Amino acid sequence: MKKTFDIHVKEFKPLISPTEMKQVLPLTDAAAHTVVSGRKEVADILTGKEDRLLIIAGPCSIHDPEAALEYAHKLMALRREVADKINLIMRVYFEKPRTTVGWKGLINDPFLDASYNVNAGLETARKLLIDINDTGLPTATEILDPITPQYIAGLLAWVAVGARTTESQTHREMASGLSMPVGFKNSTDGRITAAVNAIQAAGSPQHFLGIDPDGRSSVVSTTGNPFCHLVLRGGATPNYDPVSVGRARTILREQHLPDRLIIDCSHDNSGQKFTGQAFVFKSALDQRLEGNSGIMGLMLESNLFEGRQNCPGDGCALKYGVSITDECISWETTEQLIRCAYSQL
Ligand SMILES: O=C[C@H](O)[C@H](O)COP(=O)(O)O
Ligand SMILES: C=C(OP(=O)(O)O)C(=O)O
Repeated sequence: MKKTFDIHVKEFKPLISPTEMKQVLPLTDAAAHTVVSGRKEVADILTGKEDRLLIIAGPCSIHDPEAALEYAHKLMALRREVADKINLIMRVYFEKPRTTVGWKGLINDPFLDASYNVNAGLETARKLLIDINDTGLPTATEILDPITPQYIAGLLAWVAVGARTTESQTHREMASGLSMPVGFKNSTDGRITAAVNAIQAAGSPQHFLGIDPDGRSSVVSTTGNPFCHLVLRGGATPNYDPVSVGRARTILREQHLPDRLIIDCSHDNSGQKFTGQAFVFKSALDQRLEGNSGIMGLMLESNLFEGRQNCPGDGCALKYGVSITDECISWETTEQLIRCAYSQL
């Protein structure tokens, strides 16, 4: 009989189960405390119970845990200093959505050599998240693969669904079961309709296919996530200006959804240039200072050093602390921007 399935599948490799991974890398008491208080702080900002500014700063993607931890220590020290006015949490992104093809992040290809050792990628990601949370610094990431949450979601205070997946039913279903606030990005063309629909879908109970903690295929039933919100990341044109922000908030209110949102200072708001992020940050901050409390948070793509480099280099060794995906601002600029915001808030 002719083979009718898996025609284009080359190989299946078993994954360690989430439960097994948690036995090897258990959640610590200190990390659990950071996660629970981090989530509550973000939820309180979203619901208006507290008025601190949320800032999510960190690399576009993690490829070197050592550099990520060095960044985390710097951010944690700053978090302590600005804590009375700013809730600072770290972008720790392990999964990259690609416009066409490219390196898809540390979980997918942790050794940056097309060996796709996903078991090692998940383990490295979980270990790094434990280490960062142990310092007291809450973490944020984009979840791209709906299998990933069972391995790392217990260590995250905030999650993004990206511009390329906000319209996906699978991602909305996944978000409906996540334990932390979830930000839906507007679509890459700039439209916010898919994100607004996503907030409604993810806020509702869902029944879908996923895995359980033992890694078994399961029907997952959720209660709906009450803490979903919008992230403006620009599109065909930027959307951090007062008119775009006002329009987005009106649409959210008309749909009886939370009208507090986050402005991503990078991506199509910065013209994908690291040099553009400071301008967006200052403009969004000015709006907030002028009374627009609907801008509850800002996101910065930031690394130890500015710019980006090709992955995995053009025959040269990678430079330490420099992004291998989108351009990032340097730590120095990040610190200046956050201190400047602190002095004005
Ligand atoms: O933030 C990261 C990138 O903008 C996103 O992953 C898309 O990248 P690409 O267009 O280079 O594939
Ligand atoms: C991929 C990202 O963003 P977006 O979905 O807005 O392109 C990101 O923040 O890394």
